[in-house]
Amino acid sequence: MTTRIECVNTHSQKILSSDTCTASFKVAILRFPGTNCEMDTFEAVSRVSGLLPEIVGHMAQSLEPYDAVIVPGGFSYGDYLRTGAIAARTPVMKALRDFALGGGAVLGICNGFQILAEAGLLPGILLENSSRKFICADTPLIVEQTKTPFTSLFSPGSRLNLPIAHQEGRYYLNEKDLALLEENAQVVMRYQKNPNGALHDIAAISNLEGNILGMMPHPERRSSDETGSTEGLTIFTSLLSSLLKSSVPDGPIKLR
Ligand SMILES: NC(=O)CC[C@H](N)C(=O)O
Repeated sequence: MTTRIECVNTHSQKILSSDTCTASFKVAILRFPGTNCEMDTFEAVSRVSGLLPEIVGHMAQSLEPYDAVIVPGGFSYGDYLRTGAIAARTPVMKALRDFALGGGAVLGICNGFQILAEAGLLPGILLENSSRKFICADTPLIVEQTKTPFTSLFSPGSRLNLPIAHQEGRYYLNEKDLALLEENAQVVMRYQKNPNGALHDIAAISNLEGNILGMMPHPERRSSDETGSTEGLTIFTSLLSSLLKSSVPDGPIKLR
């Protein structure tokens, strides 16, 4: 069965003609013990018709049925040991590795970013904020890279405000690899005003291929008018647009 998709961006402009939108894509939202942003993420994804969110537990053995995977925020395993470290060693992460290395679109939000870094799917690590305090605040950002499936509908250099809510968000990478990260244009978003001491004001990065994105700010918390703005929704409409483009034979984007 095909689903007719109304595909709009945050300014209610049509992204793609609905005539070409004849697919629907399954998005896995991973849940670990201690995850707490999965339902907000589910709600945000379900606002984009054409994306079908599903919660997937940490014991899942395969992510084959899905077109994209989101690792949401929270306090997986109580942030014990190092935040994200225990979740990174659960069965579903083996499946996520296969999915990601096969070119699948993967987004880690906040604790999700910490988990992806701990799993070695993204370079670097998130350390405790320089203030040593939990920071919950709206944060102005600049989107630098639009090559990822989650930022494809932004214009490079566009500005947006998204909330952060973390104790361990200070991005760190050794000097040599940080230079490479910059050279390879893997910095996807920077803070306009650094809230946590992250190196080079880094708020979001991708892997070299661009299919895996980790971001500390929470787009799902700005995805409906009730949450104050819909600025974050472009992350999810970008995903739909990229999946549609990748489903066209010989199209411009190749996901898996
Ligand atoms: N919002 C979240 O995902 C919390 C992130 C994390 N566990 C921290 O406090 O650093």
